[in-house]
Amino acid sequence: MTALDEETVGSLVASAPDGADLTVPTYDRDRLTTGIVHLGVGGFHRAHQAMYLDRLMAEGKALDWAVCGVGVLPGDARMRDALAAQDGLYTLVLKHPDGRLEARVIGSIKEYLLAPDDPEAVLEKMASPEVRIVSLTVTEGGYNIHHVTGEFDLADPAVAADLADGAVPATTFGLVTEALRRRRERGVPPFTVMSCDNIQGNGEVARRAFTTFARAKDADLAAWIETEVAFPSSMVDRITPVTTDADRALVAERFGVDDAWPVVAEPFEQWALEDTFPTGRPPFEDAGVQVVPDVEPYELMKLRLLNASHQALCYVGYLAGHRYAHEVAGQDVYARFLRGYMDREGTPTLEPVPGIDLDQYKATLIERFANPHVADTLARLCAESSDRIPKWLLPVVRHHLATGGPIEHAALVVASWARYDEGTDEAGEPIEIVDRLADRLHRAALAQAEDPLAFLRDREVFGDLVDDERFTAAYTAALDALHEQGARATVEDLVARG
Ligand SMILES: NC(=O)c1ccc[n+]([C@@H]2O[C@H](COP(=O)([O-])OP(=O)(O)OC[C@H]3O[C@@H](n4cnc5c(N)ncnc54)[C@H](O)[C@@H]3O)[C@@H](O)[C@H]2O)c1
Ligand SMILES: O=P(O)(O)OC[C@@H](O)[C@@H](O)[C@H](O)[C@H](O)CO
Repeated sequence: MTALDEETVGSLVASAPDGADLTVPTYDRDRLTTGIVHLGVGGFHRAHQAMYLDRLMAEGKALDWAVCGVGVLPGDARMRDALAAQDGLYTLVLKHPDGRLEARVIGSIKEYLLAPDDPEAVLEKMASPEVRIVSLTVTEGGYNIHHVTGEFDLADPAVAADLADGAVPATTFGLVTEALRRRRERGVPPFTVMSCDNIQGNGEVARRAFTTFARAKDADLAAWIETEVAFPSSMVDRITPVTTDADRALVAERFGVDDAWPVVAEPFEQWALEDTFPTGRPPFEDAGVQVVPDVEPYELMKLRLLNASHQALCYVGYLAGHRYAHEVAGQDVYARFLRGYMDREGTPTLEPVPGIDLDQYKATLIERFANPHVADTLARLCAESSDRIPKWLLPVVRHHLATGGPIEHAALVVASWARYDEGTDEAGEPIEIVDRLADRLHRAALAQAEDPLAFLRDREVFGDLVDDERFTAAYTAALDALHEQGARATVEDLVARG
């Protein structure tokens, strides 16, 4: 087994076990210059954007668009250490449905900085003229948008600390805004802010977040950001589970690479990107990115079909004793439930999506979820639900409540979340609720023994949904059924009703 770094990478293919499908960067990484600062280098960025850049670099393109990764949170020290020891290199392993493994060492991340270690270094990197894009995968919650008001939450303690006079920036907003201030002061054109998070209108959401923060800090600067900074929207897609020790062992055994933090993903990839980059961008279209004038139809399709379906399968599956997405999606009854949600409730809220056959897209989704080798955990899909359900599923519900359309599948999804947050599965096993609102959601879920609508009464999460009698009737019926007969039978009944 060979350690992974700049010295060894050239010899990895020769020393890999026979038959290993492994490729490594053959471009000269010393020639790369940093053009992108990426905040939130986790699994997804490394399986997606960094992979597209690596693909371009392998063709001799985008050599001035290498990535400087930035960790904003102290917990990113693990990524700092893993990447530092490997000169930014890591292995991306694609797991095909037939069990085939395809590995590529990715070389596009040239540098990594941890903001809590050295905020000044991060600010100067973002302020440097060679950087023309600051991209983000900081999760849905990372934009600090209040669920109900839809406004940037200036009262958030970390944000309030960054707004104080003389504060050393610590949040995404403080760092990006201060870097933009320095560029403006130095006469350097601003970078483009490219959100790659699963949020509808992610460019607009980012614009709102950064300009609201800037307005509270410095009104002139905010006006400059509003007119000068571009915030393209994007739809990004590749199921990327959390890396496990088994994945590390697999990379060692099957490819002979000792990688501290490889990333595994499904083979499917998609990226639709709005073409608004006043200070330039890599030729992403040459790597298979759909560079389009309007991303919204693609975003809605993905969030309301793929991501909302993830929520549709994760709670019922977990309650029924499953722990992986494929165990659920691979069963006919759950696959029919997902397809029922997609066909009756998700799809009617969508506009036509250029170049996409939705029937084919939905069939492919079920196949992707059912890929057993990807081993995506239900725990990953159940996490931070209070950031996901309101953004992905509730817009579908509200559409149908306003137009008299069907809501039964979505009501069952919300009820299954409420049942999940009671904190035990149907076999009595404890559930660890991972959510920034975990305590309050758990308390509300327990209170539904006396008040079936207790969970839905949280207006910060659900807005006025609790006031809609059609929704509450479907929701309480689903919740009763989940309590009385369990998740699988409840899903079976809904599927049987057609
Ligand atoms: N994993 C996937 O399948 C997938 C697919 C498409 C899109 N995405 C998008 O990428 C995001 C990240 O997914 P991932 O799989 O890389 O997760 P991850 O947990 O591997 O990485 C998340 C990164 O975001 C950072 N982060 C979290 N909250 C933050 C905050 N408040 N401020 C600054 N940084 C913060 C973390 O420190 C970490 O670096 C998702 O939330 C989603 O929007 C993920
Ligand atoms: O990562 P999140 O929080 O946006 O959502 C969980 C999953 O639905 C998501 O990661 C999907 O796997 C992904 O969006 C597929 O492209």
